[in-house]
Amino acid sequence: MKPMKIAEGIYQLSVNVEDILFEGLWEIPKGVSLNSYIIKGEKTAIVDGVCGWDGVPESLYALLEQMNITPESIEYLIVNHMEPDHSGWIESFRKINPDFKVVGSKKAKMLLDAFYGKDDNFICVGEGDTLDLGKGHILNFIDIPNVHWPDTIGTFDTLTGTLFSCDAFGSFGKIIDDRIYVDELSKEEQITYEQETIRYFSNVLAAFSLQAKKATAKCSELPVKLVAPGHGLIWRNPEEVFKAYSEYADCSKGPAREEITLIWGSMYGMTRKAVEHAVKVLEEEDIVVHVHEVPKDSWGTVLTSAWTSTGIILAMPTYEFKMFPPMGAVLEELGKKKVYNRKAFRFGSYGWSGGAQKELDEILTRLNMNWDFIEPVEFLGSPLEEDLEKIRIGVKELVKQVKDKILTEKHIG
Ligand SMILES: Cc1cc2nc3c(=O)[nH]c(=O)nc-3n(C[C@H](O)[C@H](O)[C@H](O)COP(=O)(O)O)c2cc1C
Repeated sequence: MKPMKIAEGIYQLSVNVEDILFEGLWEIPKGVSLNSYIIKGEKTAIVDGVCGWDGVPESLYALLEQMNITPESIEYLIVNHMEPDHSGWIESFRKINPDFKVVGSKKAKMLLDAFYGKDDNFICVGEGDTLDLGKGHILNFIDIPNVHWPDTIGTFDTLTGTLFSCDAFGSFGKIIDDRIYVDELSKEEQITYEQETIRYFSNVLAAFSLQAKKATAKCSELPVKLVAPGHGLIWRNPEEVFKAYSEYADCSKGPAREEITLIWGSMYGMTRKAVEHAVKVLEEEDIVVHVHEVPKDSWGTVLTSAWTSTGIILAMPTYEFKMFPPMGAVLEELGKKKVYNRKAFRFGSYGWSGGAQKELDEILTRLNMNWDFIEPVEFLGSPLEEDLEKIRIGVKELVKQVKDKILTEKHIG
């Protein structure tokens, strides 16, 4: 990547990261970009730094060099939040330039001291505060807490209408061929990119949907021309990303889209037979379907599909009086990420006593998931014709319920 001018006096410096688990947890098959931004007034500021590992700070210094900016000449580092994927390079940067001032929220100061040692070169900002860099670049700060850390602020350059939004309005997916704007992607690429944005939202921000919704409403009221997030591409049509983020936030409480996610696991193929049957029934229906096998498909991938699905099918056998363990693990994660109010259907095989239902009920209740289930279908060993027929009826009923829910709650409600 090379430095890219995005507005008068504003440059994006991006470093792609691949082959890591984001937050040490989420797979990112299409990588992720860590975006920093330089604002050049009479004084120079850098917004949203980078992580401290894998040579990433060095890549950032190389980009600065290409711009003929020495790290020593940077006066302010604006940390919209202190998560180490943006702040990890502070230690390295301090060694080169001991004098720069960190600009962030009160909570960011606490985290700065805790992560990298006590640092008094700090300017505390919050809602309504401004920082004048000269040449017209007056920065306004807005509080958007918990999108996604509690210390999060947004930085708005009043001269150019650029909103530096940090994790808000971000996405997974690395930057390819220096194309840094969403509208530079082909239609097909935009569809793939939206999936990456949903993956990012559901994996990283889902638990903070309420706060993301509030932040989106707040940012929509600013005269924003460019949305420049800490990850992913820049939006030259801010209303598009505001609309998208508002929809993703709403998916938490449902209804989401006219989609069904079928999550299944099977040890010896008995439940698998019923799954294959259910998939055939779904294929006859006019509805988008995502099918994921656990534990082969990661939590993050399942969550991405479940996030936008109004209907969920769970298919798994009983294992030691409980659910097949990877199903239990995935469900816990869906609950913690607040995948609420879904229409659902479950079926699966057992050998002697069953028991999957008990654990399923316990998880749903404990995590307040409020999923509305059709009568489950459990079968001893291999599914019989009559079991398959019950599954066919259950799947069709779920499709109907999903469509009805969207019609009544989304379009009319
Ligand atoms: C390790 C293990 C534990 C099991 N525990 C139970 C159990 O507690 N209750 C039960 O009814 N069946 C139990 N079973 C039997 C399975 O549920 C049964 O074989 C089922 O048909 C497996 O379906 P699958 O081929 O889709 O994995 C267990 C099987 C295994 C391998």
